[in-house]
Amino acid sequence: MSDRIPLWRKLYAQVLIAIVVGVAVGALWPGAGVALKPLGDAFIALIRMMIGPVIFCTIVHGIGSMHDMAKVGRIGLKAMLWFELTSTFALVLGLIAAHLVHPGVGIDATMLANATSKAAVAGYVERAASDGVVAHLLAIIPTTFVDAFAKGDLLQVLLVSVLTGVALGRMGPTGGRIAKAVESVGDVLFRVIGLIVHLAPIGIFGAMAYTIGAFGVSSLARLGALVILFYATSAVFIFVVMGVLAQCLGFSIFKFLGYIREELLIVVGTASSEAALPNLMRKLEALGARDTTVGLVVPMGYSFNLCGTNIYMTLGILFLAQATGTHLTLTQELWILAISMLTSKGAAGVTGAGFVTLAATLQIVPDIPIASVSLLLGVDRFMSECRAVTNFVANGVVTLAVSRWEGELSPARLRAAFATHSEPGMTVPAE
Ligand SMILES: O=C(O)C[C@H](O)C(=O)O
Repeated sequence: MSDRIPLWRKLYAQVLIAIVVGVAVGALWPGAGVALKPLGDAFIALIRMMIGPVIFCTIVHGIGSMHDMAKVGRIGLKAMLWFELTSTFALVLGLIAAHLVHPGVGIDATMLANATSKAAVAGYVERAASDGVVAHLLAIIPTTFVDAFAKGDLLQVLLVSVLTGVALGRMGPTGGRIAKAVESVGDVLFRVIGLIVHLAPIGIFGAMAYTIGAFGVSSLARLGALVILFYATSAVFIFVVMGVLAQCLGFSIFKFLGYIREELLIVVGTASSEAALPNLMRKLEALGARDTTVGLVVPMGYSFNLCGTNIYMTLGILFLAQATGTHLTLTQELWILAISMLTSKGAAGVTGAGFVTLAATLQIVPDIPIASVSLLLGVDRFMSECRAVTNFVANGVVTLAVSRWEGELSPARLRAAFATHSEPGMTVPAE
C-alpha cells in the first residue's frame, strides 16, 4: 500500500537529501552553515523534551499492569549482563584497532600547542573532573519527582518511573485502570513525536550544514586516518559483533539496520542517539518486545551500553598516548580499559558526551598529558556521529537480546515482524 507513496515523500529519503544539501551548504558557504546551527538544535530539543514523559508512560504502563515485580529486577540484571559483555567487546576492539594501525604515531607535535583548543579543553576537563563514581550514583536520585523530567536525566526518569510502576502494580484493579490511562497518554505523546519527526529533514539540514561549516574538511584532512579507523572499527563492531549476536537471536543485522534506517539517518544527522530514542522504543515494541522490557532496557542502555563511546575511548586514549610519545605497559592499558568501563557509564546520548568522558578518563590515567585531548576536538563532531550510531544500534540489538531471553520473541516471530514492519515511517501508531 505504502509503495504508492512517492520516494521523495518518505522520511528517510527526505533526511538523506537534507544531509547531502546540508553538507553542500556547509562546504560552499561555511559562515551560512554555522548560522544554521539553531535548526539542528531546535529539532533535538523538540525530541528531547518528549523523552522523559515517553519513558515514564512506557514503564509505568508496563510495570503497573504486570503484577510480576520480580520480572523488573530480572530484566534489569539481564540487561546489565549484556551491557557489560558488549561494552567489553567494544573497549577491546578499540585497543586492538589502535595497536594494529598506530594512528597516533607521527602526529605533528606542534598541533598539541594549539592555545585556543587548550582553553576549550580546560572547560571539558573541569566538567569531567566533578564526576566521581559516588557522585554519579547519588545523581540518580532527583531533587524532586518532577526535577527528573525538568532535567531530562534518563536514569532519574527511570527511577521515578519504576517506583511509580511498582506502586501502581500493588494497587490492584485501580492501579490497572491508571496504568491503562497512562498508556493512552503515551500514545498521545508518540503522536506528538510523529509530528515533530516531520521536521527532521529541516533539523538535520541545519545540523549537517553546521558540522561541515564549523569543522570543515580541513580538520578531517589532518586527523582523517584516525576518523577512518574509528569508523572502520565501529563498522566491525556493528557488522561482526552485533551481526553475530543478531544471527544468534534469529535475525540478520542488515534487516535490522534497514528496519531502523530512518532513525539511523536522524542519528547521523544530529550526531545524537537520543534524537531517535522514542522511535527506537516504538519500533522495538513493534517487533514484539514487551513495553516493560523496552522501557527499561533502552533508557538503561543510554547510560550503560554506549559501545560506540567505548570504542572511541580506548582507541582515542591510545591514539593520544602514541601522539605524545607516552609508552603504556600492558597493565596500564588494562587499567585504562577497566577505568573506561566505569567512566563510560556516565556518558550520554547527546553530542560531545563521549569527548567529555574521554577527558574524565584521561585524568585518571596521569601518564598521558591531559592537554593532548585538544587534538581530538577538531574532529569530535565527526566522531560523535559514529559514536551515536554505534551506541544506537547496540542498544537496539541488546534490547532484543534481553527480550528474547525473557521469552517474548522467537526467531520465527522476529522474521514475521520484520517482514510486516519493513516499511519505514512507523513513528506513530496506526490510525
Ligand atoms: O549520541 C550519542 O550516543 C553519543 C554522542 O553523540 C557523543 O558525542 O558521544
